[in-house]
Amino acid sequence: MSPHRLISQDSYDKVFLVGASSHAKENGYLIATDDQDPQKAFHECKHESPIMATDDHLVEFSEAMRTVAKALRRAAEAKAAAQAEAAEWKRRYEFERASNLQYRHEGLPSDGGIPNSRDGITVDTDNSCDEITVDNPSTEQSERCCRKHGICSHEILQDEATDSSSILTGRKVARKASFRLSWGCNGEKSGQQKHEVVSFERGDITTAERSSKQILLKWETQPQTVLILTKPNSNSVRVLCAEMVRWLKNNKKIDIFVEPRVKTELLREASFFEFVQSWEYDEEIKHLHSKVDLVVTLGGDGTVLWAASLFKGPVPPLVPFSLGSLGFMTPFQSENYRDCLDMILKGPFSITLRHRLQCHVIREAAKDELDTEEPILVLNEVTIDRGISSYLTFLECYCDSSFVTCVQGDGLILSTTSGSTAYSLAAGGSMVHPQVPGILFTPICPHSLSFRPLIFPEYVTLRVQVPFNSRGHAWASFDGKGRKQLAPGDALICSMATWPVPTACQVDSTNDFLRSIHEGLHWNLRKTQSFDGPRDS
Ligand SMILES: NC(=O)c1ccc[n+]([C@@H]2O[C@H](COP(=O)([O-])OP(=O)(O)OC[C@H]3O[C@@H](n4cnc5c(N)ncnc54)[C@H](O)[C@@H]3O)[C@@H](O)[C@H]2O)c1
Ligand SMILES: Nc1ncnc2c1ncn2[C@@H]1O[C@H](COP(=O)(O)OP(=O)(O)OP(=O)(O)O)[C@@H](O)[C@H]1O
Repeated sequence: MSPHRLISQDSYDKVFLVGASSHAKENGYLIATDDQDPQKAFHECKHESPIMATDDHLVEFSEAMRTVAKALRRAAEAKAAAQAEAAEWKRRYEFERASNLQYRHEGLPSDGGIPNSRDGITVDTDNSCDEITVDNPSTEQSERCCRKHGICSHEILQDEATDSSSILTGRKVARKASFRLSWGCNGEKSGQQKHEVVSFERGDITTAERSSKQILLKWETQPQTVLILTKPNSNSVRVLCAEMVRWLKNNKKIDIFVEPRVKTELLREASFFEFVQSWEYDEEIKHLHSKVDLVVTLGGDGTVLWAASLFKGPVPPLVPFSLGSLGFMTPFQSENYRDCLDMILKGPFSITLRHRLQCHVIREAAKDELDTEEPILVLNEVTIDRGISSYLTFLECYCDSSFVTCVQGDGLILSTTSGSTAYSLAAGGSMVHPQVPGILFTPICPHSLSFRPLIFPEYVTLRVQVPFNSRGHAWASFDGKGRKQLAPGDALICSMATWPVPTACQVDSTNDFLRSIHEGLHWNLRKTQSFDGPRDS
């Protein structure tokens, strides 16, 4: 049957639905076939004897429309679920392929997960451990397998038939039922591929390892190349950059990379800077991670975000100097740059592995699974908001295959824990230590009395869909940049990225975080209550 259009029009404040021999009729409604002009068809019909419609027709019509809308929504959901699954499998495949390649070329990194800086730092997004203890004969095999599957195995304690202390004391102890807790590998359903991650002894559950510890970076070979990234249009930054380049070359024999704009600025200043390297085409940025040992940023948090955005894969360790106003992620003071760089170049130093989110926009109009846009990595957050539209955003949200909620308000923020102190904080989200692996789900001005922000574990895939019955379009922006319009039917899929941003700490992850929230945000600042006054006797 050829496609057709429904005709309806208010006439003298009444709706007339016309039965006409020259027009196809379906469910009592007049249908204009595609080869007819609907306007013309309507006028033709108007001149035929009209039959006054009853309210029943309207009810029937709206029910039919509702059924159609429901069916469309179901189809879109099924499609988006399939796309989400495909994206997730693609991500896992790429991760596994990258790790396999790494083993083949270099063997296992000797420091328990931190390969040398030339390859950047990869983190096991499911559960990263910096030490592994496996007391069983297949240690090597198990370790390799765990790394391959992104899950670390832990010491598995034998379930002993008799309690050694009871043998000593001669007491008889009732034997508790034994059990084993395990995590699946890459969604494997069969028990064969499962790894024990929680040890048990006499029925008491204990975790031998927790996912994140303070990580130290220790150079095994001397760093030789530094990339300096600077905030544009700042005189103080320009002056410091020139001074730092000179110092690094003369005192540390370091090779320097800068952005083309900065190279031009340096050359304008003196021909001494001829040795500084840069790039001509954006394509070359893809290979930067394999050329530089360290990235130095001179600016504020925006410059750290900018630096992270240049690396779509592995990121070399980043040393952020503060030349902005807030500097939440920039713990190093520019006045002390010599001492700081001395300390960093010598090592070891603490790093914070700042997790990133990988975002995929999936268009309703995409022809197939492969027809997706390039993924975008964010260090702070991806925001889906109403942009210039004056309507409420209407967003359907799913976590893996479970429905989470519909957001009706100004929008939604999916944030990393590093981003928890940025836009998400302003929208009422909790502040989370950057080393906690999780995804924050924070609504922006929800028009509901009971919408509290959520924090999801790091292994989930979130999907935010603009439903077909949304009144307006939505807009996605990535770390506050690069807006993309999302039409009804489009979806954004978001999961934890494989490549974190390793940032050098002044002291350590926790100390730096607490100092930032105290000094940067004046967290919980209150005058201390005086001692004199009523008190418990
Ligand atoms: N209402 C808001 O608070 C709001 C609105 C839009 C964007 N933002 C944030 O701005 C970020 C982009 O930063 P920009 O510098 O390019 O834009 P910008 O110049 O507009 O600066 C935004 C402010 O956010 C601060 N900031 C950025 N990342 C932070 C973090 N992780 N923790 C604490 N503070 C942080 C910056 O220091 C700066 O003061 C976005 O990722 C978003 O988080 C916040
Ligand atoms: N190398 C760069 N090239 C292009 N844009 C950059 C670069 N570095 C920073 N930016 C952009 O410049 C803007 C301001 O940078 P940044 O936030 O570092 O400085 P600031 O605003 O002075 O600091 P603060 O955010 O602490 O007040 C940001 O939006 C950032 O994305």
